[in-house]
Amino acid sequence: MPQTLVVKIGTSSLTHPDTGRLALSNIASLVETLTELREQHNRVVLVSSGAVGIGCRRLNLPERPRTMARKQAIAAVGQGRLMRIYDDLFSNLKQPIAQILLTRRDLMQRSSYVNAYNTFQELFELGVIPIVNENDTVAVDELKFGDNDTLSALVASLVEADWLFLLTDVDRLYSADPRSSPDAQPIVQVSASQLATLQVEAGNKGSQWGTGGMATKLAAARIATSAGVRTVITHGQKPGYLPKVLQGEQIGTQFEPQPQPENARKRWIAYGLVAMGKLYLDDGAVRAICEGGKSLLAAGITQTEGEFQVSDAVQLCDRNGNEIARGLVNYNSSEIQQIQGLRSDQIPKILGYMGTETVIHRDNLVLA
Ligand SMILES: Nc1ncnc2c1ncn2[C@@H]1O[C@H](COP(=O)(O)OP(=O)(O)O)[C@@H](O)[C@H]1O
Ligand SMILES: N[C@@H](CCC(=O)OP(=O)(O)O)C(=O)O
Repeated sequence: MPQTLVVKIGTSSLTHPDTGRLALSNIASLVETLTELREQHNRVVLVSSGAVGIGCRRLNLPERPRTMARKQAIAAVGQGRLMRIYDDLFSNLKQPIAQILLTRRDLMQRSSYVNAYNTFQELFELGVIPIVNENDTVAVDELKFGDNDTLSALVASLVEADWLFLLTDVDRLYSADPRSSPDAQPIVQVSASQLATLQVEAGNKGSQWGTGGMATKLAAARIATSAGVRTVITHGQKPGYLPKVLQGEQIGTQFEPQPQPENARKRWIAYGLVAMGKLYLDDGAVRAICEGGKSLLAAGITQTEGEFQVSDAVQLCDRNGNEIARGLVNYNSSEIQQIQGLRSDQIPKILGYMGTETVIHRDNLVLA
């Protein structure tokens, strides 16, 4: 049966570690595999890093840039070259491709989120393989995905993928970084409940050209599996593993999806949006939301943090500051400061108008 596959390849698999040179045979082999999977009527998305790494190589820079502006400029050099390489290779196999550059802002507005969804669906119908990267040149710090592992998980959630493959320069996840801990134990299978409490030394540094190490891949696995997407970490030098995994072979580290994923709108609230503030809740409100599936009323709010507008996303925290949920607010921050702790029937007197009864309606609330 045709499936929707999102395949993310990191800089560490696209370039040689020592020289930063393109790993051409590796890329060609990935292109062949993805084309075959497409020809078997699967919907295929490639999320490709490499713009910064390839830009560095083009400009003969010995290491990744540190400043934001330099990184953005180098990504602009590298992205064009990256797409040219893909287009040459895919064109040999007569496989059309498309470039999609996203920023977090594009997934924040419901309308652009839905537009992005529609564009992917049209591309699938046209038999195209979309190639996605972060739009590094325009993304500002607070609105960056920051790494393509997170971006690929959000894309997998957006296109309602069946599988997310995170291809990297190790064959799977280990209990610790196998480079520095030779005794690290391989992790083969992770159930949805194990993932919540999984303890590994994941490192956040990455290889010389990559970013994030395993920490961002684990975070991506959490996002994707909670959206119902089966996630696999495996070696980028062996793209031929992909069809084998689809046929049920136990390769890499496989993360089972959550059995009851959130619906598309709730996934957008949970992962598409950037929280603009925090509301601290009393114990009763925490219980009502976590156990009772109730809406948030002003009475349960003890403290408001940040400046935000109506319909912005905020984090809901318990008295210790632990995030318990996220949601879209019906009042702005200064209004909530005035009505927090009050009964809903007191709101009109304080604000001078009759707003909605709930501060966050349960349809706009997602548990953490
Ligand atoms: N627990 C772990 N298991 C496996 N690899 C790990 C772990 N912790 C850190 N790493 C490191 O993460 C690196 C891959 O991350 P990164 O360089 O960001 O890759 P990519 O460019 O593919 O995103 C590996 O080379 C490995 O050394
Ligand atoms: N957008 C950046 C990707 C940065 C990134 O996440 O890199 P990696 O850790 O190699 O997947 C680029 O194209 O270089």
